[in-house]
Amino acid sequence: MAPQADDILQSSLPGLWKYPTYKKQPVKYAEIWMECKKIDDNTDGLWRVHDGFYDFTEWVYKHPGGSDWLSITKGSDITEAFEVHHVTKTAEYLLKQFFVRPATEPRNSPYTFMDDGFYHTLKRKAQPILAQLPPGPSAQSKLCSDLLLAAFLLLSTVANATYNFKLGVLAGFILNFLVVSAHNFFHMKDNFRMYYFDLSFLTSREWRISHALSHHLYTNSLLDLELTFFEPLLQWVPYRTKSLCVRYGSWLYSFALYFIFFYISIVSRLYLTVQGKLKPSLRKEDLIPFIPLFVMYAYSGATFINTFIMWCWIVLIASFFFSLNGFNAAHHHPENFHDGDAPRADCDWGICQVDAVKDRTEVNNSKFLVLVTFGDHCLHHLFPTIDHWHLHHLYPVFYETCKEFGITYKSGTVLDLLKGQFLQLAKNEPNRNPPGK
Ligand code: HEM
Repeated sequence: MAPQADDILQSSLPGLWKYPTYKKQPVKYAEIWMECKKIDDNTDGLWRVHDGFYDFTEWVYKHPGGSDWLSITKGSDITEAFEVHHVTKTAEYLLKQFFVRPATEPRNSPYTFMDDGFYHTLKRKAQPILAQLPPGPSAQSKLCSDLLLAAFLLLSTVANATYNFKLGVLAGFILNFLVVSAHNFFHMKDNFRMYYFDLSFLTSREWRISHALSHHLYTNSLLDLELTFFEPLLQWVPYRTKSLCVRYGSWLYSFALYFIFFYISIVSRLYLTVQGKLKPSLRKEDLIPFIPLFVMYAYSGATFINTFIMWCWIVLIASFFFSLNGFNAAHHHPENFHDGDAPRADCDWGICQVDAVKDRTEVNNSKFLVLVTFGDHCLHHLFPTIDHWHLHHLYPVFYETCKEFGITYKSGTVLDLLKGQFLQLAKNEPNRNPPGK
């Protein structure tokens, strides 16, 4: 059924029956999203998977994917995270030994994972293909990321030594590629390349929450922090209450936001640290963004003030390209499902991912571009722990499964996605027909 005018307070996805508590917070950030999800999930300090409560307290540090995933999510429903981060059955076999008791309340989630549903069928078909591939990050992705790091440090130092702002633009552009490629690594088990991401002022730890656990698992629903983080300035949800200024003014001020996105991250982290809202308040990784500043100053012979200005310039440029690419990569297009739109009857998690993505054809033709521009985005959502360099192997079984379930996989040009993102910002009328109808 098409959503009504009070949709601002209610998800159009029937399974998301509690209005997310984080949406009522004055300042939205990764940690508060997680804390509020724990309140909504009501798991009594345990972990919930499907309809059971589990206790992994003694096992957190033995988790093969690293301890962060389980320590961050303690006290919440991890069904989506559990289903999506493990392609083989090993995790499922292990689960039984941690069982505590059955849950009594239904899950506060829109999604299902039926054994004969789209996602489990696709995973079964993907298993033999993935078993043939080397596990973990590919040698090619590792090499590309390392070379990008070297190129970025070299270019920014030369830009500083010559005080050449055009070279600074190039260094910023490379930093943007480096940061996107690092995103490949923070979806996997702990590894040092995930910290390349932190060179941007964004942090891999925060993004494991806001991106891997929120955006990836609840894409374009009210539980997707990336969908609502910029509200009220950027509103991709088709609220009927959107003002004209937000609908069309955002076409202009979006670009200003792209430039300052990285700065917003560091300023908000500083603010939250001063307010005592981040625990622990400071980490070793917080020093990572300052490494380029140090290298540029130590090796260019420039004054500290000039180095600082050049560093800020490079970060500004990187922020612009990263945001331009990220916000226009795949999710925001009137053809994609956004919370508020009429939902499908079959809320299989995998189908809902396909509904919330439109891929860009140009970037999907190059493995390097896939790595540095969020390419093969639909497959990346369906298999986030699989290295970007390997994703293309899964297209044959993906197409086959889409055909079997009558699901349309959408793709368009880079320009189509760019236009679509701005049209979605202006959209204040939810789609009345469910996806595929
Ligand atoms: C918040 C929930 C969880 C998340 C986000 C998560 C994430 C991950 C990640 C990222 C990996 C590494 C995958 C790779 O790099 O290829 C991994 C591996 C693994 N995890 Fe988890 N995990 C979660 C919960 C669990 C639980 C509850 C169990 C078992 C009871 C488990 C068992 C395993 C096993 C056995 C592996 C090795 C790879 C495999 O056999 O699939 N995980 N996990």
